[in-house]
Amino acid sequence: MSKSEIGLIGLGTMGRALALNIADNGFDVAVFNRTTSKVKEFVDDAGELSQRITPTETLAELVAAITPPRAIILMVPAGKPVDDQIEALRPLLDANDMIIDAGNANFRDTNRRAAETGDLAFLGIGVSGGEDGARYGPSIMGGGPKTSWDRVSHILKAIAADHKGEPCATWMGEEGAGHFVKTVHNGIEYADMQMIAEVYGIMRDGFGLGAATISKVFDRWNAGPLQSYLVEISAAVAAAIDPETEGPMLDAIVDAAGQKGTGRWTAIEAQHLAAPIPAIEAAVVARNLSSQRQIRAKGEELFGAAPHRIPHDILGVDQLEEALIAGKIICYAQGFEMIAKASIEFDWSLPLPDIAKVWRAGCIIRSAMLDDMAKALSEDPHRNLMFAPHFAKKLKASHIALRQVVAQAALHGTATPALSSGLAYFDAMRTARGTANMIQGQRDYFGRHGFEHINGSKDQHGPWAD
Ligand SMILES: NC(=O)C1=CN([C@@H]2O[C@H](COP(=O)(O)OP(=O)(O)OC[C@H]3O[C@@H](n4cnc5c(N)ncnc54)[C@H](OP(=O)(O)O)[C@@H]3O)[C@@H](O)[C@H]2O)C=CC1
Ligand SMILES: O=C(CO)[C@H](O)[C@H](O)COP(=O)(O)O
Repeated sequence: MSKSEIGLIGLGTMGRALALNIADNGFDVAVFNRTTSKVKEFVDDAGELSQRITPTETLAELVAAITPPRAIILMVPAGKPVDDQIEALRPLLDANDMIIDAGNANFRDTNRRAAETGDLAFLGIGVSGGEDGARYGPSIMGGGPKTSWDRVSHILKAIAADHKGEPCATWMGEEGAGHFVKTVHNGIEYADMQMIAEVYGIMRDGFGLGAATISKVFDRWNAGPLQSYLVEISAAVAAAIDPETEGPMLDAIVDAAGQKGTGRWTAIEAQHLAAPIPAIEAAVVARNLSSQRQIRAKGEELFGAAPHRIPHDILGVDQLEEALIAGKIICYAQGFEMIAKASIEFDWSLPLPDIAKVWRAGCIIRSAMLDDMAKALSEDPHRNLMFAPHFAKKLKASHIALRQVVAQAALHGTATPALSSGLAYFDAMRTARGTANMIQGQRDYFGRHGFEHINGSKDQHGPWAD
């Protein structure tokens, strides 16, 4: 029996779909799963593609089934499972064999693993697109030695999404660069999702619209400038009916958001980098807060429910659309600014225009706006996206609606943390003289930290020393 070109460990949601995608693109793949009974089930369900899939029951069998120098994809949860798998594989592999961690990983773990793998090659690749993306074409953000990427890029490009003939699989840089970019992708994903949830909240509580009507609004928006996977699926989620209650599925889902860590990693890393990404951070905080259900219920009892309902003549659905356009530009601008900072800090030369391009298809944050973002970043990768003429024009038109939405939500007691933070970021970024002079004055007053005088002299002190 001929050997497989690649191996894959972890036949969960993503691993199964990725293995089928690999086989579907004409590559033979050997697979292994910790719960070995799932391997047989998987191959039994693979239909014609099973001819290209070699099931294995031990890691030694898996390794023996792959043509050397081997490449093995790990699709297991982040953290210890990845370290454990590498540890278990290492004695079975030969020098120059390659391990590819294709799950979400903290890029600092990827840096460490790359340094620890010795004579094995190690790639950390971010894969986005959920189950469908993994099956029919994800967006792939690669990191690690370019020579290692080049060894497997023909497979990764073949299985990736395609945007007008360009595969969405790009090498981002050395070490954990691919996982870093995927992490920021997820940070943007959190903010984008949170902003959609916030306008959903205004439609539901502020306007009193039902899920079916809200679904139609999202559908309409998806045909315009907001066209994106997340708006599209929000329409589908709002349209679905719960078989048990026979009411909208959305109304039967508990309002506590899960999270597996990538948003938190983005927020933590942004603080290390001093990268201002308040809308993304607000989205992470909103998920944390959403899980405090009992405390929120007590709060409502104590303070009373907010009035929520916003009269139609004050705010309408069209302003929500405009506000979401502004919010989306702002949260992407924050994500790209963070990536630009990391590129300098970690000496990675991250290809910002190519990052926008690799997100145009296959991934969760794919959206019509990304083509223009790629163009704007190609013109000047160092300029904040909000300042690119195309987006500056859009923001000049849409920030008024964002302001009205945030103001009316605040007046009627509906929390809009990501939209509000996005607006505050926009306002701060268009204010030549801010208020940090007061902070500097305070710091100098209590700690003689010094400040810069407007006349240009540095390390000055105020007349308060005595
Ligand atoms: N779901 C998604 O939309 C996306 C997920 N990802 C990332 O892909 C990776 C896999 O996610 P997903 O497929 O959703 O996860 P699942 O929970 O569906 O599958 C996890 C897989 O990992 C295996 N596994 C779990 N723990 C261990 C362990 N300690 N040692 C060895 N194998 C283990 C499981 O084996 P067993 O059957 O024995 O339990 C299973 O095959 C994660 O890093 C995730 O963050 C990335 C993009 C999108
Ligand atoms: O990477 C993904 C999408 O791009 C995964 O679906 C990830 O699990 C999403 O993050 P979280 O579970 O924290 O919402």
